[in-house]
Amino acid sequence: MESSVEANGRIARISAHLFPPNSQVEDGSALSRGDCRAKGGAPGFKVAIVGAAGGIGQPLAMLMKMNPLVSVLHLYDVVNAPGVTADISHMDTGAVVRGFLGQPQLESALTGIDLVIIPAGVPRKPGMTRDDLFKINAGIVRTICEGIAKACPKAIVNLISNPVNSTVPIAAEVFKKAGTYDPKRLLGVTMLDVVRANTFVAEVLGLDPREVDVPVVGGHAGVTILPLLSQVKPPCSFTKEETEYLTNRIQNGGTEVVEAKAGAGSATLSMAYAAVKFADACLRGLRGDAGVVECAFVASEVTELPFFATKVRLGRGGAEEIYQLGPLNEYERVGLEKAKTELAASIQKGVSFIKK
Ligand SMILES: NC(=O)C1=CN([C@@H]2O[C@H](COP(=O)(O)OP(=O)(O)OC[C@H]3O[C@@H](n4cnc5c(N)ncnc54)[C@H](O)[C@@H]3O)[C@@H](O)[C@H]2O)C=CC1
Ligand SMILES: O=C([O-])CC(=O)C(=O)O
Repeated sequence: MESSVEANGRIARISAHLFPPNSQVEDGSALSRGDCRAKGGAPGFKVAIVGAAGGIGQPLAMLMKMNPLVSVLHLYDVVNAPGVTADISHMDTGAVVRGFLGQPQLESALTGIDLVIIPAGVPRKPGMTRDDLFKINAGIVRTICEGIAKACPKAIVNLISNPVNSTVPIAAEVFKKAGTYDPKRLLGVTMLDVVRANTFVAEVLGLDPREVDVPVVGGHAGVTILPLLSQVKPPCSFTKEETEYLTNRIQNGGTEVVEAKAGAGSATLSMAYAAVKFADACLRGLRGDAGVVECAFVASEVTELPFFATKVRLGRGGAEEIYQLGPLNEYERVGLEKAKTELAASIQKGVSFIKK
């Protein structure tokens, strides 16, 4: 049996981890156990979720706590971070969880982080476009990116906050201003479009969605979401009606959820799933795995626009290779022109928000 001295020593050691400088203390006992165990635990990556107490943030935090590639998980929000942190930290998985609340703790939340996932900001209500969120979310993304530039300028950034077509250019401008911009490390998350496309296409083909791979390019709003149905794997063909049905459903998947939730927000659970799928790919890339390829909205020379979503190869430096669009059919070529017109305006709006 342990002596009380040994037990006290261990408790003292636990307490030292209970109150790390500038971090939340409400979840102390849970933090301490995680820290102790992590000392002998497997190495992994340090991940921060910014907006961790939100509709996406909470299930995303839960799923990242289950990811074996994560050794440390920082949960930051301007509200409710202590509660979410205490809750998540009781999960008996390897990652150590620490919570951070409010602007004064943003830099501590980001220090030493390898991958920052940002689902912070307001979601849509029925009748709104993603662009209607610009007014509030542009400023939120600017503040968070200023924190990243100071505290973890080399981190990979997965930006979820809408409108992604504008928030990614905002982030790029903030990083340029700070002198820390590395285009390969800034990735707008369009994975939910791919997840939806795989699901809806599998339904039409009568396949398991896990067997289906649909590239979705362009951006992340309405007509800028361009599924390349001519490039679906396994190879298949669609009638004109099927192509129109699938393209519309994929482009309006977000609105379908917004309307079904009837004022209670937008996609959160499927988004958390998609975000984790994408973050896991980024972490495998960081680890040096070969052949990690996913779609993302990145700085690009694939079209004349400065940002565009295509398949990218993820590696130690982020999006290390950006793939060309490949052969498009006539329907997709028309869709591409529409997508580019809207995207150009959204990108410009984001750039001017910082450059004004
Ligand atoms: N890229 C994509 O495919 C998708 C993007 N989204 C977007 O993700 C964002 C979040 O959506 P939900 O989680 O449903 O919203 P939510 O309102 O449930 O959660 C947002 C969280 O962000 C926090 N927050 C606000 N200002 C912050 C700041 N300055 N720093 C840190 N945290 C801050 C809030 O306190 C809240 O906890 C929205 O902009 C939404 O449109 C949603 C679904 C898919
Ligand atoms: O539709 C929204 O507002 C949220 C979103 O981006 C999506 O679900 O794709």
